Amino acid sequence: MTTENKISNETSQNRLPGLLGKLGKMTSIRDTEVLEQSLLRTLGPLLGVLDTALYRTDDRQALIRVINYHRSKVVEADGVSRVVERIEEVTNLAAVAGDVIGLTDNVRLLGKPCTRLRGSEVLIAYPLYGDNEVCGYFVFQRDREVSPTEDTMIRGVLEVFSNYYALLDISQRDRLTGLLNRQALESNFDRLWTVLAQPDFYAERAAGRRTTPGSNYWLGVIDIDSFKQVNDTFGHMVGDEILLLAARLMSNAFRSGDLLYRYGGEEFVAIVTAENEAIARNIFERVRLAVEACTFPRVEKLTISVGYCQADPNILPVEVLSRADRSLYQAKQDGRNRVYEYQELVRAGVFKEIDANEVEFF
Ligand SMILES: Nc1nc2c(ncn2[C@@H]2O[C@H](COP(=O)(O)OP(=O)(O)OP(=O)(O)O)[C@@H](O)[C@H]2O)c(=O)[nH]1
Repeated sequence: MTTENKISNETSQNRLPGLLGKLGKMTSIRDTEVLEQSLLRTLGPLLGVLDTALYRTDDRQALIRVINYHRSKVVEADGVSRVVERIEEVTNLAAVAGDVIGLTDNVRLLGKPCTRLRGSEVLIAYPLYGDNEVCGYFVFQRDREVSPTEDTMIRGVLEVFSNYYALLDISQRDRLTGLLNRQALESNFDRLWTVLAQPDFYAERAAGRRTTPGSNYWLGVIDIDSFKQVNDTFGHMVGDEILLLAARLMSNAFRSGDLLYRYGGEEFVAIVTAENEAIARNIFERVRLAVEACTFPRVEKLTISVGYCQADPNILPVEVLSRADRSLYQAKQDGRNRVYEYQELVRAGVFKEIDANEVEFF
């Protein structure tokens, strides 16, 4: 054995107990988002880097979000130093660096880790797999390439992560449509609201000005119209097929970064980003029109109604849902196949603004 191999073997053996402990911690986590953060927390220190990032793609392999993890050492007034960490999730992808896009494209095409020079350092990206397809990238920057030992370690950790992520993901997915389920929405509300409340650093940098936290997010409740009739006329199995087709259609009509959940039965919840009310309306109208324009098997014509409102981080999620749901109810009352926005209905005097104490669960 060469001296170099011996040293790197010893180093990897020294790292083994720490690595196993971290993997143990990682797999005790029950939430897919926290698991992603934990992956970065595990690999960053093992590779001796302060910044790591996870790039996530959708099933069309388009980038949907980035999780950046940063560690720094802060020296307190009493001289004691401690490590501080910062995790930020970015959904506005306009500001993702061009060299990262180019590098991750290479990783996807070649199906293996790739590197690229960035100044005097090396930018390194590893593929993340889900269902045998690339579903994201682990990216970091360092002053040197990875050693064979480090390479084995990274691949091993990423494999454990992907397998465990897939298991967790199954429990957050609706079995019929494959969309995120109600449990996923409810368990993600806290995290989602924290993200909404943070100023979007990347959006601000791109816009060159401060943006209002949460002002870009809208929540819509979508319900298929007169679905009982579909079941009553064609049977439950046809009903299931129609639900699946409608879900696919809607999912394709939203943009890749938008979130669509099957909330229950023939009811869906979408969380979308849009700079203002007019853009949000366009998105929901586009989804409504996509369903209206489709000819479904047997049933032929189908429509949806939508109620939506701003996902204001200062308002409890349950109240935001309630506002969208009341708007949806009004759309149904007024004849279905329409999109209503909450504030618009308040302005029109259709109903008064919900008092926080009047919130109803639905
Ligand atoms: N096939 C099928 N039907 C479902 C599923 N979940 C809910 N449904 C049916 O969806 C129908 C919903 O009916 P209603 O709540 O009366 O509403 P609707 O007929 O859509 O009428 P509006 O909402 O007022 O337009 C019921 O018949 C449910 O049985 C499912 O997973 N598969």
